[in-house]
Formats: sequence, C-alpha cells, structure tokens
Amino acid sequence: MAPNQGSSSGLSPKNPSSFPGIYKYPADRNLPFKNGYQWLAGKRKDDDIGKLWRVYDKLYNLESFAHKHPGGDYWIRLTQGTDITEAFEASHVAHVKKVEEILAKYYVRDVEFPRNSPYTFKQDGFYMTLKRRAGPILEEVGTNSTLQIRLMIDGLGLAYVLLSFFGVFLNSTLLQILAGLDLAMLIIAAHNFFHMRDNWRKFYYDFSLQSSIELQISHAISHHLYTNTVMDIEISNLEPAFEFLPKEKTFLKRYAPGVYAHLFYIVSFFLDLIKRGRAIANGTQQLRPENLIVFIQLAVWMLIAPSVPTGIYSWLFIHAVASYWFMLVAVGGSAHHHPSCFHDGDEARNEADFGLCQLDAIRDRSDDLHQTLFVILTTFGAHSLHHLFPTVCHSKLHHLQEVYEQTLKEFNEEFHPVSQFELFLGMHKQLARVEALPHPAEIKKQK
Ligand code: HEM
Repeated sequence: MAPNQGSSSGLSPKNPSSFPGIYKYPADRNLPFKNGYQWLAGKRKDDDIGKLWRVYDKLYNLESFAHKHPGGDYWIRLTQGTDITEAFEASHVAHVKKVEEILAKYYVRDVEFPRNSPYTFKQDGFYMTLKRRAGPILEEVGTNSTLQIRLMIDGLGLAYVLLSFFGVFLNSTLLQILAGLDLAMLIIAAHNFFHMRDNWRKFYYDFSLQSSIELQISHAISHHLYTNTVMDIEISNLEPAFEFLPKEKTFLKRYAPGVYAHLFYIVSFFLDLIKRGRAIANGTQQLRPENLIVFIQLAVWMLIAPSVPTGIYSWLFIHAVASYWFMLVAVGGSAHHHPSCFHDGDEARNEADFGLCQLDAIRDRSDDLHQTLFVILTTFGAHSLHHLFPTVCHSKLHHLQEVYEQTLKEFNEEFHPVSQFELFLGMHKQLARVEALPHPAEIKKQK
C-alpha cells in the first residue's frame, strides 16, 4: 500500500489530505450522525492491525495491561485495533523510560505497512527535543492537579448546584442564566481533568448534555492528535453546517454560518443529546451511568419548580445557555480556526514533526501569558502548551513556558499570538476561506 502523495489542491477521496502521510480517506468520515465510537471503528478499518495496538512500526498486545494502566484502562480498551503512536507520545512526558520499558514487555511483532498518519517523532526534531526537556521538569513538579485548581473546579460545581437550585425554585431568569454560564465554565474546566490520569472530576462534564467519555474520544484522541486534518472529528462533525477546510465552497457555505452560527450554538448540546439517544438505541454506543445525571437534574427540577412545565422549561433554558456559551468559546473564538492556522488542504510541512504541526494549527491568545489560572482553566487558555502536553494539568503548564520558548528559538520557529477578538473574526474568515495557505516556510518568509 503506497502512500498517496498529497498536495495542497484540496480534498477528494483520491487526495485525502495535504499530508502524504494520510493515504486513505478516513473510513466513515462522512457518516451522518457519526459519534466517537464510529470514528474509532473507522480508524480500526484504516489502521488494519486486527485486535492489537500499533506504536510506530511495532504491534503490541495490551489486553492484559489495560487494567494496570496508570492513566486509566479505558484509553487502552478504546484504542484496541488502532495505531496509538500519537496518543502514546503525547500522553507520557514524565518517566518516559519506564513507560517504554513497560511497552516493550507486550511486543508481538513488527508491522509491514506504513502508518496511516502524517506525523513524525524524530529524536532530533522539535517535539521530541522539547519533550526531553519537559520530562525532568514535570518529574519534579508533577503532572497532576494542584489544590488551587481543584478548589476552582469544585467551587464552580458547587456554584452550579446552588444557582440552578435557586434559579429553578424561585423561577428566576437571572439565576438560571448565571447557572448556564457557570455550567459552561465548569465543563470547560472539566476538560482539563478528562485529559489527565483517571480522576472523578472528569464527570463534571456530564452535568451538561455532553458526555465525558465521548469527548475523551472525539476531543482527546481525534481532535488533539490529528488537529485540523481530515482525521479530526471536531471538524467533520460540524460539516456541512460549518466547512472549516479550505476547498471549493458555495457562497452560502462561506457566509451563511455568520447568520445561523449563534442559533446553532444554542441547540448544539441538544443535538448531541439526541445523537447519543439514537446511538444508544441503535447499539453503536452503550448507556453509561453518568449519562443519567442530566435526567436526574430534570426530575429534581420538575419537583422543586413552581410547576412541572416550569421545571422542564428551566432545564431547557439552563442547558441552552450553557450550550451557547460553551460553543461560543470553543468554536466561535476557537484557537484553531483563525485563517492563518493550518487546515487540511493547505500546504503541509515536508517534515511533519508532530509538535510543529500542532502549533501550525493553533493561534494562542495574546493575553494568555498574563491571565489568571481561573481564566485559563475556563476558556481553553494556554492552548499551544496544552496541545503539546495534553495530560499535564493546566496548573503545571507554566513550568514549561521557558523550555518551550527556548526550543522554538533553537528551531527558528515563531508563532504569533492574536487577540481574542481576532480569533472571533478569524473563525468567520476561515469559513469563507477557499484558498490554500502556502507552505509554512513560505509564510515565514513573507512576514
Ligand atoms: C491510547 C494510548 C494511551 C493513552 C491515551 C495514555 C494516557 C495516559 C495518561 C493520561 C497518563 C497519566 C499521565 C500523567 O499523569 O502524567 C498515563 C500514564 C501512564 N501510561 Fe499511558 N496512555 C496510553 C498508552 C500507554 C501504553 C501503551 C503504555 C505502556 C504499555 C502506557 C503506560 C503508562 C504508564 C507507565 C504511565 C504512568 C507514567 C508516570 O508514572 O508518570 N500508556 N497514560
């Protein structure tokens, strides 16, 4: 199976990606109502390694290791039958030697065909150099959450319970709006926790109509590891409403989202809930206990509200506010959809170093360096460092700033942050963009 030589001319089944590395159009990419589990099933077809796990060009049998995995058994179980090279490298920054020694114990055999991924992890490349520098720092300060950040998220959780209770009980629109905003901030904070070593705070995510395990697949495994490529389900899930990849688009596709985006943000969580219900009903997804949290909320609110219809209305209203604010921050002001960010279809680097490709697909916010941890935690801040080291708690990322800047300098790489307002405008410009960006080296020359 020879890799297809991709080009910058856009996407088609024959030429699926800017990266020569992606040589198959992702299986089931365009399935309607697709969820993360179906994305993984598509990846299993593409990676084509049976029931084993692939890391680089070796296959491992991690079946008996899953329950011993310090990061949580579900990462291993979910990814059975797939190439986990990106997940393996990006998840383990401290104690790398120990992790590699454990992996070696589960070796089965070599694999003969190339990885269906564009990314490289050369030892003298940007990412592995930075990782080697970050390792000892993280071994000293730890990767886990601090008391301060735990108090922040628990405070948001408590505030949500109180605001929603009194908002529904008193039928107060103001308190319900505050509850919805608090819920959106709570789940953005919970996003930090579902990336990390297994911990219960990830379940704060399930206080909303979204689901922590679904996001662990669609966000942590798909979006984080294949950012803005055809393999990023956060891109394909929004299509055809939002077409972020640069390619031929009708006038409506380019400009109409500016009109309906805000309506979409309001209903987005409800669409996710309907999609989950459908997937559970047709057996492509299992009902999990945490999926019931939102229905328990509904039942309690129906009981404490002045009337049953008011309880139902309050539930719809609070989740609509949460959906709107979350989507506005996550999509409307996303650090990935500025028109200067790489999107599949743009010209790719010749050497697709994993870390540099991540950075090509991100624009940091210019004021993040001066922001409080609370703002970083509740607005997807410090995005570049978070993408490079997703399993490291946001409270520890600042320890890596110095080696990050030093390594960028040594590799002669610069990534200019932009303001939050530019990110909001940029998202609409990216939707309208049909021209491919030139090669990153060309962009640098033009600056
Ligand atoms: C889908 C692939 C994988 C994912 C997403 C993943 C995720 C994680 C996460 C989130 C942590 C906690 C990191 C931290 O606290 O710094 C972790 C730790 C760890 N993982 Fe994995 N992992 C994966 C595969 C593997 C494999 C294949 C092995 C070895 C066979 C492994 C061995 C370990 C070990 C030993 C630790 C503890 C490291 C330490 O002490 O800091 N993981 N993993």
